[in-house]
This record gives sequence, structure tokens and C-alpha cells, in this order.
Amino acid sequence: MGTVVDDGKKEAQQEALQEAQQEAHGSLADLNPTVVFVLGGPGSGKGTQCANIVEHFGFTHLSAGDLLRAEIKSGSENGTMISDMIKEGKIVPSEVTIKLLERAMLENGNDKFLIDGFPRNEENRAAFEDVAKIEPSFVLYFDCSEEEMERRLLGRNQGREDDNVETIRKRFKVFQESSLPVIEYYNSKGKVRKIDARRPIEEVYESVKAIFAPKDEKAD
Ligand SMILES: Nc1ncnc2c1ncn2[C@@H]1O[C@H](COP(=O)(O)OP(=O)(O)OP(=O)(O)O)[C@@H](O)[C@H]1O
Ligand SMILES: Nc1ccn([C@@H]2O[C@H](COP(=O)(O)O)[C@@H](O)[C@H]2O)c(=O)n1
Repeated sequence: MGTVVDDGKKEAQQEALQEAQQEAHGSLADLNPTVVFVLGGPGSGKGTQCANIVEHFGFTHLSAGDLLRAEIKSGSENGTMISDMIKEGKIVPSEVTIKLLERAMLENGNDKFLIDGFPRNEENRAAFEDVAKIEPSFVLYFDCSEEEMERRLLGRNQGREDDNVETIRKRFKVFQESSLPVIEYYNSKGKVRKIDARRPIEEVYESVKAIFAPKDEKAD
């Protein structure tokens, strides 16, 4: 167990590291990126469609869930807390997730980001707005039935600890209670582009393409 002095030292080191990173990579305000939030229930196909968008439209894909899982693997002091939250389908405190997103955006340096699986609740949304001062251009919302999402997640086979029936149902509940209100918030601002995600991957992508390359513009 660390002493108070050790903890204080660690915090100071982290702050210094963050300042150094900011100096090296600038700030999000300098970068002023285009951001599209990609939302939808677990297993609705967000990651699958993001890969297509990256390939054809020059966006960088940042999945909040992937960043959190990488943080666990890195041996970070937050690793155990994050792992426990993910196993329960709970939402990790915003400051943790936002730091990871901010760092990834600055390190990457692209000015077009698909932010997948974020904001997951009202706290995520308000905190990101506060820290990053970025409004999304729009929100891509993949709408899918729970029955279909559960079928997909049980067949995903990526060894994820949260892809089991018990946790999947908890994740559905969190989506209904915490994430849908965020989608409704953006809908009230005219920012939601809703896609029927129950269809086959290629058909869903046709609808996605129409949003990113309207009318006669063609993707590569
Ligand atoms: N339209 C689709 N039809 C059938 N299967 C699909 C479709 N889209 C994605 N899948 C499959 O469903 C599984 C979940 O997809 P994906 O990982 O893209 O979902 P996600 O929304 O990113 O999930 P999560 O939020 O849990 O990370 C994957 O195995 C993927 O291959
Ligand atoms: N903004 C977020 C995003 C994700 N989480 C946690 O990660 C789990 C997996 O997320 P996926 O998007 O990869 O399905 C999710 O169930 C949460 O536990 C989070 O806390 N905050």
C-alpha cells in the first residue's frame, strides 16, 4: 500500500506528465477537431461500421471501451477499478475516460474523430463538453433490438469478460436508463442520425455512407 507521500508524488508526476504531453501535442482547443459520436446499444455494430467509415472517409476511430480495456492491460493504477466496472456493465467515472480520449486525440493528431461508445451518460456528456469544449458535428445512432444485439454479442468470440448473458443484460439496462437520455438530448438539438442496425452489415453501411457522403459525393 502506498503512503500519503507516495500518493502525493504520484499525483504530481501524473500532472507533470499531462502537462508535458499537452506541451508536446498541444491542446484540443488548438486541434479543434471534427467529432462524430457513435452511439447504440452493446452489439448494435458500432465498431464494425466505424471500421468501414475509417477506411473510406479518413476519420480516426476511438472506442472508449477499447481505451479503457487498454488502460487495464497497461497496469495502470485505475486498472482494477475499471475492470470491476466493466465486468458489471457499469459506467467508469468520466474523468478517467475523458483523460484517455483526450490523450488519444492529441497523440493521434488527426482532426476528424469517430468517438465510439461515448458519451454513455449525462455525466460523460457534460464533463466532455466542459473539458474539451467540443460539440459533436452529429451523433450516429445504431438502433437495434435487444434480441439481435444479444445474439451478436454471444457470437462475438473476442474473449471479452462482459460478453456473457448476465453482464449483457446489465449493459442493456444501463443503455436504456443512462445512454438513451443522452441520445434524446442530442435529438432535441437535431443532431441525431438514426440508422436501422438490425439489417446485414453491408446494408447498414449503405445508410452510413449516405450520411458521410451525401448526394453525389463518392467515398474512395
Ligand atoms: N449488421 C450486423 N449483422 C450481423 N452481425 C453484425 C452486424 N454488425 C456487427 N455484427 C457482429 O456483431 C458483433 C458485435 O459487433 P460490434 O463489435 O461492431 O458491436 P458494438 O456495437 O461495437 O459492440 P460493443 O458496444 O459491445 O463494443 C460482432 O461479432 C460483429 O461482427
Ligand atoms: N464511455 C464509456 C464507454 C465504456 N465504458 C465501459 O466499458 C464497457 C465496454 O464498452 P464498449 O463500448 O466496448 O461495449 C462498458 O460496458 C462500460 O463498462 C464506460 O464505462 N464508459
